Amino acid sequence: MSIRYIESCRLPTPWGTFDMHGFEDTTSQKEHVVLTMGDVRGDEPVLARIHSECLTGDGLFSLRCDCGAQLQAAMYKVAQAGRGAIFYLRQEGRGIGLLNKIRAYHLQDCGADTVEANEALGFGADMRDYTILKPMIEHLAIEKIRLMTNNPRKVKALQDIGIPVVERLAHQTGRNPHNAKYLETKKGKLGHLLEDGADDSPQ
Ligand SMILES: Nc1nc2c(ncn2[C@@H]2O[C@H](COP(=O)(O)OP(=O)(O)OP(=O)(O)O)[C@@H](O)[C@H]2O)c(=O)[nH]1
Ligand SMILES: [Zn+2]
Repeated sequence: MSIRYIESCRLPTPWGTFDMHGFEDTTSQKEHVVLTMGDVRGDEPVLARIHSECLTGDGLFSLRCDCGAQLQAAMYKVAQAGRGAIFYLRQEGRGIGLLNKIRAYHLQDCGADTVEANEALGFGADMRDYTILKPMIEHLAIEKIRLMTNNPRKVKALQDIGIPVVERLAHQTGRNPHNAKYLETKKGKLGHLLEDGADDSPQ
């Protein structure tokens, strides 16, 4: 893995104008972006979201998952705080890629849960590699993070690469009848900290 910073630009959104920083993973050829708002450098912990790409949820309004709602909520919360960072990692389908995610969704249409579907295709339940974050975080001079997530693996992964997570902030939103089983499986098999009926959406 080798991450190279490319360029930054302004990104106006419905929640405010972010700075968008582009990085290239020269090993995998994946292109990652980080949206920041305010001055994220230094000792003061930065409100952050590590978001894995979900074309279906983020871009195509799919209700099979909670990704789109979580992304919007994170952008809103960062804008409200006036300072923060959203890491948009190109780890589609928890790292198996879009076409394999479609294969997994097909198996789920036939009754499998999200973990069983990955395993039936020969993948682990979660194939993501968070070590790519370290050079990006260092480039942005972020020293400490307050992480919006329900996924304890993300907290551990950051701590394992030497990034202090001083606080985990629950980030539950976007529950609907189509993603109820998906969220139950996350809780039951992947260890997500999900509370029944909770909604941390700010909108
Ligand atoms: N393989 C697979 N990937 C899925 C499925 N549903 C969503 N995804 C992917 O799961 C990832 C969702 O990641 P995140 O939004 O970071 O969520 P998370 O790891 O569950 O943790 P949170 O921070 O609590 O949201 C994205 O890469 C989606 O494309 C599925 O059924 N199968
Ligand atoms: Zn999704």
